[in-house]
Amino acid sequence: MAVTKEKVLEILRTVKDPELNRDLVSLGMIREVKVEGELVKVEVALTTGGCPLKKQIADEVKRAVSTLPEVSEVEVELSVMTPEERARIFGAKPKKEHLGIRDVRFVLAVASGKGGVGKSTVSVNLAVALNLKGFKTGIMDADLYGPNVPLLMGFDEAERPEVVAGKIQPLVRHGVKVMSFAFLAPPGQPFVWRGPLVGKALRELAEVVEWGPLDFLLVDLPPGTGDAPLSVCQTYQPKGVIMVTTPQELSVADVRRCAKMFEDLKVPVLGLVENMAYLRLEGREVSVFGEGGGERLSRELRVPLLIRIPLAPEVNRLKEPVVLHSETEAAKAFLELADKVIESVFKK
Ligand SMILES: Nc1ncnc2c1ncn2[C@@H]1O[C@H](COP(=O)(O)OP(=O)(O)OP(=O)(O)O)[C@@H](O)[C@H]1O
Repeated sequence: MAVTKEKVLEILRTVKDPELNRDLVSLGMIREVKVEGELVKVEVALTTGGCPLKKQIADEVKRAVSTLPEVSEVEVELSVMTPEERARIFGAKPKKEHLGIRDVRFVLAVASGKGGVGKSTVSVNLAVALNLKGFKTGIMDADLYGPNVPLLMGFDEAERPEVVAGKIQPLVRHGVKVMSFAFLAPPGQPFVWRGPLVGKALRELAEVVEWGPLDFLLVDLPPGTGDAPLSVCQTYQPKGVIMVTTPQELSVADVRRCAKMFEDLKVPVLGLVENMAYLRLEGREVSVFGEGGGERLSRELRVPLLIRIPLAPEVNRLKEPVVLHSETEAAKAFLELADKVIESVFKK
């Protein structure tokens, strides 16, 4: 006798999404189960096309269904949830007027496929550059797992924002308003976030931080394609995203995956920033991490390569954003990046 759909669903209730820590059936991720004799076909809808855990989820589904004695073969098809399906898990999109960003003209996200490529460095220097060009700018450090923005902006570890009438007032440095998860944690002790709490924390913070009128709010996203960047995008609904990469092939592959996630979320990629693109030695550009990754990716994704930022010791050494030192090559590059971002936002 063939297995029943109900039995398949029952066994799938034992398979959990590793990040959300809930079973696939109650999450609504099992879109379809088809039984054809001893063959069972399962369609699993992922929260995002770029889900880094998709192989693990597919393998788990296969393994669980194969344990049923009536089943000899299992086929798993992966698809992607619609925005409505995702909203059922993560909650409906909040309305902008209920959030502290109601008076922000343009929210832009800064993203990277993986950690350590200089995403936060690009965020802070771009934010300061936009301010230097006369635009009121803020930066939301939404990288819950490695909130580095306060350090890069030169804040002391113990500095904390004020709360006025129940609303958090972002701190100001170099003319830029700054809020970070690091301001909420006890000094030196990062929070440990578990999947389901991430979306909730991000949403609550977006409600209680009062940004006031701003031209630009840059949101420094957590790296990668997990549920955290997804939740941030749903909460802040950015007008566009700037993607940071380094020239290595690996990092380029990660960006490709990440770009796919933004495509699914309907957030346009404004362009790429190739960071650590070259080292200037005796007037020559020396490629340290390979060559042309940014250009290749720009052609492939059909998005502009906005700027190439040099690998420069002063980016790391200074206790404040390098863009404040206008004589440096890196500062000139960040100022040019600001021009490109302004142009691309006002053109749209
Ligand atoms: N162009 C550059 N030249 C020299 N050092 C750089 C450059 N860009 C970034 N760095 C250094 O690389 C390190 C990582 O940068 P950053 O924290 O901005 O990366 P990230 O992608 O935001 O990392 P994470 O995802 O872990 O938060 C920092 O020490 C930073 O100073």
